[in-house]
Amino acid sequence: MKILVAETISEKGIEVLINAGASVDVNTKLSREQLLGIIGDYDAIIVRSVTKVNEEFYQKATKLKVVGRAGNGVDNIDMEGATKRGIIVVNTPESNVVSAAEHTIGLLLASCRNIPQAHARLQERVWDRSNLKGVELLNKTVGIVGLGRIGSLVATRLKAFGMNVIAYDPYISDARFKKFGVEKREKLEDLIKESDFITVHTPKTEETMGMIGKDQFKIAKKGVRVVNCARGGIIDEQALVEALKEKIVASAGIDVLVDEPNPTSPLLDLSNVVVTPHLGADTVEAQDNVGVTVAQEVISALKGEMVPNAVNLPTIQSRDLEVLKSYLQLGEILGKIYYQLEKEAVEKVEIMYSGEVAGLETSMITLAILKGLFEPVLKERVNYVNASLTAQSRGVIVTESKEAVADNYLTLIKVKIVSPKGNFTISGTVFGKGELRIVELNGYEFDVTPTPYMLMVENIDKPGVVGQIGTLLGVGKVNIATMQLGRNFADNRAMMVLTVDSEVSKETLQFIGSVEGVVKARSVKI
Ligand SMILES: NC(=O)c1ccc[n+]([C@@H]2O[C@H](COP(=O)([O-])OP(=O)(O)OC[C@H]3O[C@@H](n4cnc5c(N)ncnc54)[C@H](O)[C@@H]3O)[C@@H](O)[C@H]2O)c1
Ligand SMILES: O=C(O)CC[C@@H](O)C(=O)O
Repeated sequence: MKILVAETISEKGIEVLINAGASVDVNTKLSREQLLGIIGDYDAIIVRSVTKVNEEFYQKATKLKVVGRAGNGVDNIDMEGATKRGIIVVNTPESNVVSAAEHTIGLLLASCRNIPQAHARLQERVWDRSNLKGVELLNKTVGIVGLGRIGSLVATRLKAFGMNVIAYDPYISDARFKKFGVEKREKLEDLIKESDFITVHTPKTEETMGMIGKDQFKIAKKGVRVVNCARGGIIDEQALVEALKEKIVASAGIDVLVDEPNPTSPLLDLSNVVVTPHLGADTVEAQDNVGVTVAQEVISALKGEMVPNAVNLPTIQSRDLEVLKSYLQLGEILGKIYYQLEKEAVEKVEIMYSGEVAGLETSMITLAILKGLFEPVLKERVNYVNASLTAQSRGVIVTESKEAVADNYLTLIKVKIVSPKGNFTISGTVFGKGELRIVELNGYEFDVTPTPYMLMVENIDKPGVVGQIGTLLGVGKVNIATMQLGRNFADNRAMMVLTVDSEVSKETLQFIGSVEGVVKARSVKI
């Protein structure tokens, strides 16, 4: 595991990587050319908000499996490019929210009380209190745009200052507004008109970029004060400069700029602006949290384990992860068997979840089944991230259905694979604490614990076949661990599933295939 740490993360985070046995290069001073020159050697990269992980980058990053974003916003990462290459992107959305919320309050107070300006004056040995008069927060109205993780923390803190808190966020429930005691505004326009202070906490999207601009400043209260500790440009920089010059906006606290990290913004020339160089997450606590979390996630992702904060995978609540683990293993195994038994192209995959599993977040299990299905033919080019895209690009239709109760089992996954030749079915269940079983294969019933090496033989149901297969495996020096027979009396066919201690060689398989009565013999690797 070779990991490049391209932007500063905490020592604790680096320790996690090293203790996991990774070979770690910390190089935070690379030029773009240098980065592109060496990235081809690495399995994973850890970045913050400066490194642009884009098409140009991916083309050079031929070995890359994981991008770790030490922080929250992933606007510097081309997600589509990562997904189509099967690169997993992980971030740490919870780790720095308190620091970002506290920095917001800091910027708000610093800008409305002119603290940095006063500090600078006094450091020049000038005791002059003129033009430094600020305003109080008590009884003022603050408008929060985006009542997510950070917006809601800011709301709670500003309520403690005795502010009247209103918010605009069309994408969250009324219950969330109630929970934080915040008054909802249906229209951004209304929030703008009523606010003495405005602070933005949305992600950077096409919709949010410039959402507060010229038109909004036209209807804002004269002397409104603004804060942007989210992403540069959500409050349009040029419009803000004009509004600050015209004193429509009395002050601005800004942590984020459009052209980061270049100090080119026209906001930097104005005396009624307080700026910091994207310091929202720069606290000891946030950086320890972020560093350790991103390091653990990158290691888990490289090991092929589930990561709760994988940005380009379905979200899993961490409490569900333990239960899901067994189903993910089972799903992958069920998927893996088809192409090892059949050579027919898949047209459709129908997945039926019944019983306990139907109540879980099954989208991840579906990905596991697809990953398993394509792995024997695509090898490591398919993973959880691109499994769904792989199915789509191969024209495979995937459907999921759920039933609350499973026949004969507490929980059951049935996979039906439709090919031009017909249908193939396989079912599995999980017993107790993660014991996996294959319980059905093409209509034959079993109770097989899957093992790394298996042999599946379909034969005419007549005396002598089983004995001959046992003998041939013995000759081939393959030890049989378990053997089960499923029978289909109507067709006079039987299916044998053997778990064996080592791989069955091609030669032994050929001998078994030529035994009279054997229809098909296949070695299966899990
Ligand atoms: N300055 C820093 O160092 C720093 C640190 C952490 C996060 N951030 C940034 O802060 C921002 C908020 O982070 P978060 O963790 O609270 O995100 P979040 O996803 O928890 O919340 C964002 C909220 O914005 C809302 N939203 C989306 N589009 C909207 C729109 N058009 N109008 C109104 N609301 C909209 C969403 O519904 C959501 O509730 C992000 O941009 C993040 O990158 C900055
Ligand atoms: O510290 C950083 O580089 C960015 C922090 C913050 O903007 C985030 O998105 O998590």
